[in-house]
Amino acid sequence: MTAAYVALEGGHVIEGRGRSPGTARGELVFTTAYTGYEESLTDPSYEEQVLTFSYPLIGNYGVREERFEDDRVHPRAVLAKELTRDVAEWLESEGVPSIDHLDTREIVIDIRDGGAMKCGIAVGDDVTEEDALAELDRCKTMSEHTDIGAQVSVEKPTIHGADNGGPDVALVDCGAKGSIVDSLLEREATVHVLPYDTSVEAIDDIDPDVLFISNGPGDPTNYENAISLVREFVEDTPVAGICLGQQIVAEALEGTTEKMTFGHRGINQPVLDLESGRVVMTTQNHGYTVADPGDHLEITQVNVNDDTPEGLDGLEYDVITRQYHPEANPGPEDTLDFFDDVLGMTDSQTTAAVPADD
Ligand SMILES: NC(=O)CC[C@H](N)C(=O)O
Repeated sequence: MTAAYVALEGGHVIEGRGRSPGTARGELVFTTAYTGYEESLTDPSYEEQVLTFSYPLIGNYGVREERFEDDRVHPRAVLAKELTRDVAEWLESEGVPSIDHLDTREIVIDIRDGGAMKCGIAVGDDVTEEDALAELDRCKTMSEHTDIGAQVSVEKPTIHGADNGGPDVALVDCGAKGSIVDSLLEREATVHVLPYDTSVEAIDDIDPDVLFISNGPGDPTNYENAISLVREFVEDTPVAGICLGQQIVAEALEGTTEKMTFGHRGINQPVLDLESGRVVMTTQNHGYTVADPGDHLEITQVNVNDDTPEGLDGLEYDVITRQYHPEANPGPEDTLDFFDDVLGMTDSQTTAAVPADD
């Protein structure tokens, strides 16, 4: 059996069964999602993290490229109770170490008690506990990855749906999930996917109907360029954001963000809409949250479990954001109408809304 070690912050080392070899380090987090492992493993927001699945069997419906959110696996390593051979072989082909036969209940309790923490991973025929501890030693916090956007963003602008004839959306790609682009294209928008460090002039040239800030990994305060783009355009252009995008919008408009203890990662996070009183089930993957929306944004939706802000609206500007993932890949499809609301902010909106249960 291939040796496999997880070294947790503080120095405690856990042993499991190696399923794909390699050494790695990252912030140790867990997701409670019981489906959607293909989408989660290709979600750029997991960059520099080690993902623990709390659901005990991962891989039982195979690995299908059409479910991928990006062209590579983003977590640095994967931990589970049981991984199928399909998933283990996929991770091996991607060079991502994985370990199973772990007591993931114990790992989840450690993370809930201690918070998301650094960890080191070593998997291979000749690895030792010391190799995992050496990785732990070199592990940075998420905030210390100050230019993480460069690891996940497009390098050059790309245009999707140029012939759609609908509104032009400038999507600042801080690690965008593919299904965010798809959700906009389904509504006949033209989507300009732009590098995370794109310039004001490049956006001026597009003259977009909406400026959209994507999801993405790491600490929102490290995305200085995206923060300044929101400040630059918000007076004249509607602004939308998902997850990291909500946090960046808050930072731009005199709000603040903070790190949560262990975050929200799963597909059954209940969210209350304050105006309608309706509760929806949502897909989530975040470790930071808006602490204070400031004086230019109001909280429109909150998490039923802990009251954290899940939706923001601009008070004097056209702004709507969500902390969860309304594109619902994976996940319950209660929230797809967010994209209708985003395109509804544009003057040039010409397309009919797509029903949420399509
Ligand atoms: N999915 C995301 O966009 C994550 C946002 C941010 N990196 C966080 O962890 O809170």
